[in-house]
Amino acid sequence: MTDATAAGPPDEGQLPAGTPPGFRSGFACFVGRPNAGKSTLTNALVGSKIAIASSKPQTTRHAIRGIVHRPDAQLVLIDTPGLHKPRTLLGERLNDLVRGTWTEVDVVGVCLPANEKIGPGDTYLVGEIAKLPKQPRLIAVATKSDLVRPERMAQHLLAIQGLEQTLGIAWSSIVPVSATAGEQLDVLADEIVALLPEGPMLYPDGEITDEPEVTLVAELIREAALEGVRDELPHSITVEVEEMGLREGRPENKPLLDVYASMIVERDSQKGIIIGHRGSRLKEIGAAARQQIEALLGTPVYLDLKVKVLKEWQRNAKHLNRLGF
Ligand SMILES: Nc1nc2c(ncn2[C@@H]2O[C@H](COP(=O)(O)OP(=O)(O)OP(=O)(O)O)[C@@H](O)[C@H]2O)c(=O)[nH]1
Repeated sequence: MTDATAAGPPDEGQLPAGTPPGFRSGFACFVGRPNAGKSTLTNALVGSKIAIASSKPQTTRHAIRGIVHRPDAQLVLIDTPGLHKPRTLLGERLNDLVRGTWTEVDVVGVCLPANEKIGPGDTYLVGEIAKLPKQPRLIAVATKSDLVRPERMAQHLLAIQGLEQTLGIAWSSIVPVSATAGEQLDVLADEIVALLPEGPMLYPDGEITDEPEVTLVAELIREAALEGVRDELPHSITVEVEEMGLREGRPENKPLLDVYASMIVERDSQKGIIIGHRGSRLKEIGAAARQQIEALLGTPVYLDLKVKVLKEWQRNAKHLNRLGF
């Protein structure tokens, strides 16, 4: 486990003083087809909005970590983008990121939405994990349980079990959950934690993510921008936070956080869509994003939001490097 080693779980017998006996710690990630509910599940388990969730498929780009703190364990969740056929350099880099994550985590939760039949996309994904030289433990998560009746869920669970034989894998457990209704989340957390190695806390108590605040802020702005856009546009938007800091000279009890950010698109026509008629969409995006940032950071926010065109940034190595991909 590259990451865990970097964060330092020491050898057995060297646990730091104060680590409760039997304490477990480690890493897990959720995989699944686009829209399977991975981000929503991560957020629900962590109990705070750290990974963006939207109704658009493939909105997740960063390996955001959420941290679940329990008296008996610390579970670090990594939220990965979906795996898909790469059409651009960005696509290739994202796929490498996903495969890299699978080999680093202790547990992979495969999300299979209960309201959809298991399809070639799901079997491809699980088949890819089955091929890895170093296998993580696998848990099948039947997501969106609130959307189906018990009979359909039973059918779904049998189909999930059937994958063991078809794909030559073994589920450590199969858990139906609803992230939105908060059903079975504790059961899922228990199942994951049971598969983690014994080890010390990896992050300070209370910390919910190690993503820098600017990344979270950029993701919230991107989420707001994605609301109500269609087709290829979601993939073309990225957000760069240029400057963020508390405004000087404010009274201590009335802080104001200044955020200067740009939404970056690939074409002029897309810029027009984001701005909207007389700037109406841009205004809506700004208002929605500001509200989310204030909720996340607990400070009033002044948000200065611009739209920029970076021609074909998804295919351009220089642009991708600059944007941090
Ligand atoms: N009814 C119901 N809807 C859910 C549940 N979990 C997620 N959703 C919805 O399903 C949609 C997709 O959820 P996400 O969490 O963004 O899915 P994802 O798998 O992270 O998607 P990508 O980032 O595109 O791979 C959103 O509209 C969620 O609100 C659930 O338990 N019940």
